[in-house]
Amino acid sequence: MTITALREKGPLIHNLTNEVVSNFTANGLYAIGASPVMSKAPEEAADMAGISDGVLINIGTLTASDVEAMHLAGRRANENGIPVVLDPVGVAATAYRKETCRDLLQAISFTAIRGNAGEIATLIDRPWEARGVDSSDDGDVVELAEAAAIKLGTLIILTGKKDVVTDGTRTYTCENGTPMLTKVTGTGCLLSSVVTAFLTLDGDRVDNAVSAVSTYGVASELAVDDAAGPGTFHPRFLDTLSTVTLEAVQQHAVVKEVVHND
Ligand SMILES: Nc1ncnc2c1ncn2[C@@H]1O[C@H](COP(=O)(O)OP(=O)(O)O)[C@@H](O)[C@H]1O
Ligand SMILES: Cc1ncsc1CCOP(=O)(O)O
Ligand SMILES: [Mg+2]
Repeated sequence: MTITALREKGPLIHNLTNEVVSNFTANGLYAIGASPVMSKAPEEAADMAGISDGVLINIGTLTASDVEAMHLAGRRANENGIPVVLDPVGVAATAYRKETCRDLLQAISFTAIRGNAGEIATLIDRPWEARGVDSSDDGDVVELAEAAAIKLGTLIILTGKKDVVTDGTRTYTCENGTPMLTKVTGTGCLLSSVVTAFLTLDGDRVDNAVSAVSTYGVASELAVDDAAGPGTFHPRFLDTLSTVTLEAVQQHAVVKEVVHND
């Protein structure tokens, strides 16, 4: 399904996200046509997930209380059959992040995981160059994403210069976007919430994730054209998320299916 269906549905996304990107994520979800609610209190996590169409779990600035809320919201999402997406921000950086992701992956059936290459590699114990919340783009990202999808049994959206969407069987690459996205904090985190919103739509989840990634990438290309730098790119990107059309996505999307000859 497409940006048009997303705007028609306007799904409510419960975000258990980090303090750096919370406001940007809420505004970005509004811009693209979804509704955000940000909440990390364990006392209401299950109830909030229960009234939502999708749940996003982002480990960017973790506390023990957040982790408790993430388990409660994720379990309720599974019980209610709504999508739940993990963004393993900076998981390579500390043992606490690794243990938290391991526990979340054991307890919750994630619909998808969206992360950069370093984060996806860490989840399957592969070495990859990463620093804090950032990752190198060097290496075979298609092979990495497919290995992660198979090992973790979920949809993987691996992003960077080239984005990869795979369920381990069907794989697509998307080469839209702009390096300016790496100069503004929270663009990966917002994409994870946007992916969650697209996964609430009817239809195939691989196709829906490809729509999310390509719509986001095309919107960023339209925004960067008249941006002087990261400061002006930021509001322009929110604007183009709200104005990008299905026609523009279809015209500019650089999406390819990966065909294996083995
Ligand atoms: N070098 C690049 N060129 C174009 N787009 C990029 C580049 N690096 C990242 N992106 C885009 O930035 C967005 C966030 O991805 P990424 O930077 O991998 O996430 P994170 O911020 O979690 O590390 C995605 O839409 C991705 O396609
Ligand atoms: C800088 C930073 N530190 C902890 S969370 C965070 C935001 C990361 O955002 P993104 O993964 O979208 O770059
Ligand atoms: Mg990130």
